Amino acid sequence: MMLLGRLKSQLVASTSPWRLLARNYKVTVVGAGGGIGQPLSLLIRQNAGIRELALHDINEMKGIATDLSHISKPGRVTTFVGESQLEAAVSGANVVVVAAGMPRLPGMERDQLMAANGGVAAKVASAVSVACPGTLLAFITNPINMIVPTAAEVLKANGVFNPRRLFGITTLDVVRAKKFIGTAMGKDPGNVDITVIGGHAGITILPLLSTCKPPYLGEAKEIEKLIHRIQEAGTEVVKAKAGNGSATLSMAYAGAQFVDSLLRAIGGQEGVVECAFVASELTEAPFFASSLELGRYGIKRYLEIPQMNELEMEALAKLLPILRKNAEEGIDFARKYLKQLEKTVPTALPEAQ
Ligand SMILES: NC(=O)C1=CN([C@@H]2O[C@H](COP(=O)(O)OP(=O)(O)OC[C@H]3O[C@@H](n4cnc5c(N)ncnc54)[C@H](O)[C@@H]3O)[C@@H](O)[C@H]2O)C=CC1
Ligand SMILES: O=C([O-])CC(=O)C(=O)O
Repeated sequence: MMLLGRLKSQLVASTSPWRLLARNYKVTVVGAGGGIGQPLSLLIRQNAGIRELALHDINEMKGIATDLSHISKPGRVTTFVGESQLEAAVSGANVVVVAAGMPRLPGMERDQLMAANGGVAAKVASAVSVACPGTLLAFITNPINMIVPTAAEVLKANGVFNPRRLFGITTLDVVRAKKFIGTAMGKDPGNVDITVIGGHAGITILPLLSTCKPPYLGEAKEIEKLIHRIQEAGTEVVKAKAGNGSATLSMAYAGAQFVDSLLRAIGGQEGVVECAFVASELTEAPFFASSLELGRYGIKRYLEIPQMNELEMEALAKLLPILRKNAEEGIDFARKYLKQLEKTVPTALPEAQ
């Protein structure tokens, strides 16, 4: 009887539409040789539906690719090195996830990474525009609040921007919120349901504790402490690593969860919901993190912001001007980048001698 039951459930699982569709994806990781890139690629490799895991970095990736290719999972691992191979790396990808760029050092704010990382975002967006404009493009690279507007502007300039296909990954804020709140309640963090809205830096990270399920019943002081810890958790890791970068392993865990959700949704699974930082009309900020239902073609539905308490409404009012300014800075960066590109690319071929 038990054997029959197991066979039956295996048959149902193997013939469900999601299982039939979810078998043939290409996922590209840009920055795959880095602190996040390596464990993220390892976790993504666990997904049996991937036909090709493409690893891109400015550094040689052969050793990492050979290592990952020995894992007993279907699909192949390919490598691409340098800017000249970026288009080939993303070509045909269903999902491109970007973990390329500098991490913070102690004492730095995320915004200070824009000078180093803005160009990386612009280059990836340019390559995607040419080689795979229909892909789902998800950035881990900081500062998320500016990087996503930069990428959006480059995609727009190339005439291929689709707001439903561009994401800044804020899953780590949700992962941390679940862990810290779960611990405070003495519950399994996996069973805590919490929405985190806003952006991905300091007070722009707004965990809506009043909407937490199961309800968090701590006192106001405890709530304040928890919110502060979630907002400053990145800095907590930067300090603990003392000059050796920022969160890598927890980010890889969060990034792999987000990529898995994207793949499940494009494979036809219904009801896949993640928080992410996207172009949005929910508030006055043009880019905003909120809960999104994912579907076959990216964002299927923008979930309403849940009913907030007074404290959360005040916090939202404070963070919106910051997000608006960050968006302007990101867009401005992209415009300057594109202008510079115009100057360096000859508009007409030199006349034949
Ligand atoms: N969204 C989030 O929640 C989080 C974001 N981050 C951000 O993720 C980024 C990466 O962090 P780590 O992996 O710790 O840094 P890392 O320095 O260890 O790795 C970065 C990798 O990117 C590569 N790279 C640099 N420029 C590139 C380019 N133009 N094309 C391809 N590859 C390039 C480097 O060679 C390196 O392998 C940082 O900007 C960091 O702030 C980190 C944690 C959480
Ligand atoms: O704090 C940082 O620089 C990295 C990051 O975004 C995070 O850990 O949330």
